[in-house]
Amino acid sequence: MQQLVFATNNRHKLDEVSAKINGEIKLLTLHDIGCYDDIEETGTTFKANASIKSQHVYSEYHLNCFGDDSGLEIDALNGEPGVYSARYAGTHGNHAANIGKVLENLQGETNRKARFRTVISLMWEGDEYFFEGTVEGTIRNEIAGEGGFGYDPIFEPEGYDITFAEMSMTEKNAISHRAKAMEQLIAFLNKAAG
Ligand SMILES: O=P(O)(O)OP(=O)(O)OP(=O)(O)OC[C@H]1O[C@@H](n2cnc3c(O)ncnc32)[C@H](O)[C@@H]1O
Ligand SMILES: [Mg+2]
Repeated sequence: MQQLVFATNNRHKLDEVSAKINGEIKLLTLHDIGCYDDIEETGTTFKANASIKSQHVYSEYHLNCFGDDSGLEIDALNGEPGVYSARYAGTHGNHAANIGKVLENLQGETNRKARFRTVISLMWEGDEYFFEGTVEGTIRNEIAGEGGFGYDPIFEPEGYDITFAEMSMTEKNAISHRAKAMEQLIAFLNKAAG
């Protein structure tokens, strides 16, 4: 079975991706390979930051690996929070504060259009490949739901009347940005591995 490191420190991403991979590939975490580094995301695009994560693991450990950089793009906020999604309100990973800042910035705004975007960088046998996924939706006025992570409680995907946080992981994994990018990665690996 193919082994692949997922260069993330986000437990929720890992759970989503594990469920998606469904035993087809043996997924290793950063901790599995003894990596406790704080990989700094200094890029200004999802692609650059995804690359920083996978390149770090590849250059230090010489293992096949991938990293994902992702975030929420809100049209009325000129694409913010974008690459700064994890630290929009200042502290990295303070999801409640990040949501609070989005709702405040959107107060009175009628254009609620937004999308989640994921870019994956895969380092495979020494070469780099990119995969991308998006999901369109709207930003609610209030939070709803307990599931998921990050901005899920305020994001209602197009064609649904519930938020990502009100969906089961299986439901979110059928339509999400990350799931779409992962489906391409899995198809690539199925071909590459023969
Ligand atoms: O860098 P790693 O270690 O992978 O984990 P992270 O949480 O820092 O992840 P990112 O740098 O890619 O930042 C993405 C942020 O965008 C938001 N985000 C990304 N995907 C999301 C999703 O599926 N649902 C809700 N919010 C999401 C959330 O705030 C994340 O913290
Ligand atoms: Mg990050």
